[in-house]
Amino acid sequence: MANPSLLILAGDGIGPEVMAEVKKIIGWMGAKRGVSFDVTEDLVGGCAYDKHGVPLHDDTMAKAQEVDAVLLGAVGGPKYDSLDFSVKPERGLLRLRKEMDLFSNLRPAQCFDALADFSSLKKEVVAGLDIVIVRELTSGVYFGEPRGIFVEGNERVGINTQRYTESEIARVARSAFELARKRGNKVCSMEKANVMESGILWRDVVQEIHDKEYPDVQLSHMYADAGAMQLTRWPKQFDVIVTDNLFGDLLSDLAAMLTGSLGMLPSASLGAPMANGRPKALYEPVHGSAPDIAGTGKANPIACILSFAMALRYSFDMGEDAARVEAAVEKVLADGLRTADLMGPDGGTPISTTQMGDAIVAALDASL
Ligand SMILES: NC(=O)c1ccc[n+]([C@@H]2O[C@H](COP(=O)([O-])OP(=O)(O)OC[C@H]3O[C@@H](n4cnc5c(N)ncnc54)[C@H](O)[C@@H]3O)[C@@H](O)[C@H]2O)c1
Ligand SMILES: CC(C)[C@H](C(=O)O)[C@@H](O)C(=O)O
Ligand SMILES: [Mg+2]
Repeated sequence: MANPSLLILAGDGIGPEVMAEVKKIIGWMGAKRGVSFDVTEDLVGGCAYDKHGVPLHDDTMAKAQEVDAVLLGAVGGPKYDSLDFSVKPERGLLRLRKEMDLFSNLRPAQCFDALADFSSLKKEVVAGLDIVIVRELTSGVYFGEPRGIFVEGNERVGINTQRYTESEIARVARSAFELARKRGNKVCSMEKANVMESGILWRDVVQEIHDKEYPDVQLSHMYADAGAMQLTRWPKQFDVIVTDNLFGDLLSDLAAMLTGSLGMLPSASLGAPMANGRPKALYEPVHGSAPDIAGTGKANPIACILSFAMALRYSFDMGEDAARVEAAVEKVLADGLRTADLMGPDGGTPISTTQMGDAIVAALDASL
């Protein structure tokens, strides 16, 4: 049988730095677990713009459609701030999500014991936290029409449209219910049904799918602003949160800070099954290109490494190896190894991106 295939799009800023550490784990899988991946690399974001004048070349898009899974680092940076909106680095990522139809974005927020003291919230609030935000990723205000900046009378008006069809809501709701059945069997759906028609429809459809297909799962509804408050007040009340594209973007950054750092949060963006039964899939850390620390060796590679662990679990059915990678991360943190983003105010000596990757590989070796 052919090796599983991966397209690596490391992107900009710290993207290539954290992805270099993932490549070590991919190498380790081949050398020590006998699982070799066929890896292709290409450009996305600002680096693709520099070479091709677009943030995602059509050939790269075609490759992404063919492989078993895409691994992405991060895109963007101040160098590209003044570019026309249509060719900004972020458009490359949005095109991948849209054209691969990756409607279900799983963003787990898990607090590792060793980091419970480090969160900006009290230890008892975050210790043992294990929740997943399921963010709708291909629709809503990110893609709705009409959109643009128009002139009305003597002033400009900026327009974006929040738009959801029933089927778009239904499919992401199903993915949240399916996930909940494998976990704590609880889903909380978040919208703003008090002010938005799209929120009313969202609530209705989630409830209908629940009643018809998943009555065994416990379902609750919350306004997204109250949800943000509850996430900081008592996040352990949640198991799976399902929400739209924009609220999911905001709530997942918030959830990241419960775990200690944006540098810890992985994600999986999943679509419909392909002919080989694997879902269309892209895996990326939740964080961005972190221009403030790019090139300094300070980036935490754990979010990107845990995203690869998600690829092992969701694309390749290698749950045991995924758990092995997660355990290796837990081990290095328990040993007190920290990148700069995980240092408390009382200091200590941080290790570099490369040292963190090497330590995780050493922990993987020790696990054999
Ligand atoms: N998926 C993506 O590619 C993605 C996601 C978010 C933002 N962005 C882009 O990244 C650029 C910068 O955006 P931003 O500054 O708002 O968000 P960011 O996530 O890049 O950085 C926010 C803060 O978190 C820190 N941080 C992020 N990841 C880290 C890591 N792995 N290790 C240590 N510290 C880390 C950064 O140093 C910064 O202080 C923008 O162009 C934005 O559009 C891209
Ligand atoms: C870079 C940007 C397009 C992206 C988003 O808004 O979805 C990012 O913030 C994310 O969370 O993945
Ligand atoms: Mg975001």
